[in-house]
Amino acid sequence: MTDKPGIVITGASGRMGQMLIKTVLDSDTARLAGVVERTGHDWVGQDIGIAMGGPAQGVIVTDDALAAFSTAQAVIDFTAPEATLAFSKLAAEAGCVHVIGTTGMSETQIADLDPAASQTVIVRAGNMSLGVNLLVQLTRKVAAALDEDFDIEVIEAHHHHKVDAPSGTALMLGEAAAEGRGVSLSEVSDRGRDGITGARKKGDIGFTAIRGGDIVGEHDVLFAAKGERIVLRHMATDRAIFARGALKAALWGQGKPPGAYDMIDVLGL
Ligand SMILES: NC(=O)c1ccc[n+]([C@@H]2O[C@H](COP(=O)([O-])OP(=O)(O)OC[C@H]3O[C@@H](n4cnc5c(N)ncnc54)[C@H](O)[C@@H]3O)[C@@H](O)[C@H]2O)c1
Ligand SMILES: O=C(O)C1=N[C@H](C(=O)O)CCC1
Repeated sequence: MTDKPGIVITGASGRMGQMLIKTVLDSDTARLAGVVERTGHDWVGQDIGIAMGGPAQGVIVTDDALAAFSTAQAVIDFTAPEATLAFSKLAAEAGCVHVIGTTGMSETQIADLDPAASQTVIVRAGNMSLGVNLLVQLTRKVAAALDEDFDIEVIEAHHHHKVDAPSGTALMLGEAAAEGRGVSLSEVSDRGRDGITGARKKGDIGFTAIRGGDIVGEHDVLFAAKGERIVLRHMATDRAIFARGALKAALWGQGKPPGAYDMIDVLGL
């Protein structure tokens, strides 16, 4: 028996799922309590170590999320919006901290997490890395210091498998820029330029999404004015940064009052 918090990883076979499993297995402060995949996936029923091409770990991939969550203290979930919503109810029922890295959730889906957040700790962020969360704070400060003579554009690049755009990180950066300016992002967001769009509207915050190859994640926040430009940039080269942040959040959430938190809370930025 051990008193290290038990962590369940959902989406076990995914790019982030596998990185999270490695991170927890390598950790001195947490133990892998379970791994979940969707029903019908050929990893279900296999030992996770073998499924990942290494030695057995004594943890069998299951599609029974509630049974897995009931043995654990935290769930780390980088899957898909509908799955994350279902997991939020089960994590609350099992009394687990729910760390959500899933992006592409609609405003309605985010609001639908509220009942679970009234019962347990939810830490949700479109990017769990220290660097990006620091960039969020810097973006807010720079936007607050500059006026609308500086056009703000968020440019992001990701691998060709990514299904959502703008990225969760780009939206975090856009929100921070809007907050710094004292405006609502939904009122100034310009997401889809194509054809005769007309000139750029002063005060808009623009988004551009690049998709290609195996790019892990790159984000620029551009402040462009007449005669000068400022670029704030984060470049991720290793998914381990997201997994380390998520594990930190799972441990940070132990014993905290129920509620909706983000990585700024976890990192104390
Ligand atoms: N917040 C962050 O720091 C951060 C970092 C990287 C990726 N992400 C986000 O994490 C999510 C996953 O990214 P990925 O690259 O690992 O994707 P992926 O497609 O490689 O993996 C998704 C996994 O979720 C599983 N899944 C889907 N529905 C499920 C269900 N109902 N039950 C159990 N498992 C289910 C899939 O089978 C798959 O294994 C995306 O939304 C991505 O944007 C967030
Ligand atoms: O690979 C992904 O997908 C990523 N998603 C997050 C986002 O949408 O910002 C974080 C970076 C990687």
